[in-house]
Amino acid sequence: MEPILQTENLTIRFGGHTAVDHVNFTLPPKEFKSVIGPNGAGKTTFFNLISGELKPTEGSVYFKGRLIDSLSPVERTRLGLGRSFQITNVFPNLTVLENVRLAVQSREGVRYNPFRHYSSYKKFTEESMEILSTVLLDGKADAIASQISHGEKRKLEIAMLLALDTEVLLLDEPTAGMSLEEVPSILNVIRKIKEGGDKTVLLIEHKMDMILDLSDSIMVLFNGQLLADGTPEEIMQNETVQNAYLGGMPHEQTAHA
Ligand SMILES: Nc1ncnc2c1ncn2[C@@H]1O[C@H](COP(=O)(O)OP(=O)(O)OP(=O)(O)O)[C@@H](O)[C@H]1O
Repeated sequence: MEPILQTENLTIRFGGHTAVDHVNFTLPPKEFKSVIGPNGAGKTTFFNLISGELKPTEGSVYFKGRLIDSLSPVERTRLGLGRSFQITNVFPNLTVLENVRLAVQSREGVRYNPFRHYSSYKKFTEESMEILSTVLLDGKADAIASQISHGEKRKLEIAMLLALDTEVLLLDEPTAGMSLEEVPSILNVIRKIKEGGDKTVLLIEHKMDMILDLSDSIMVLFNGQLLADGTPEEIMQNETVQNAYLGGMPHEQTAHA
């Protein structure tokens, strides 16, 4: 099966420091892959290269076999490769539902027209409510976007990605900054997306229990290099990974070094 996402010798140097170092990776469609590695291993930089926020010093990114190195983050999102925090078009003064509906409409190329009959927007509203239900935010449909909690904002960002029909979701530490009470809910959202079966997900997380619960495969970055890539079982048993990284902290249930 042709990979939906692929990198070839992907490399970036900041001055003398190589943050991502010749990473060759492939992601089959509909796979759920997590990216782990100690602080500073290059995980977020790797995401920035895939999403187009950063340009590689060397190497390339392919989406569905197409070289996308010259595309901007917005162009990549439009193709179906989206990163959650990249969605900056959340209007703080509109409701949660209105935000998602605008994303659905923009995907369909329909601008708001006050003379259009209400019923023509009905299907957009229905689809938006379905998406809000997937991200467990249907109860907040009428809340003003700026007034929802941090955890709910992360869900709204995921909702916007779904509204844009994103095929590959890049989720960079979705639980970061969340209160303990909020974590199970976002975990449920991500699990629902996985169970939906039609999305490909690349997830950076430090919570090892969450990674083991969700992932079809795990890639390990260490000093910018791809140390290992395999099933959760293979990664947990991989001696190089254990020595380099996991070995020191078996009891803390965290992917932090
Ligand atoms: N714009 C930049 N300029 C210079 N150095 C950078 C830049 N961005 C990242 N780095 C460096 O690249 C390395 C990798 O950073 P990165 O944030 O990708 O790691 P990470 O694995 O995501 O870490 P964490 O788990 O702490 O989020 C670090 O040493 C970091 O200081």
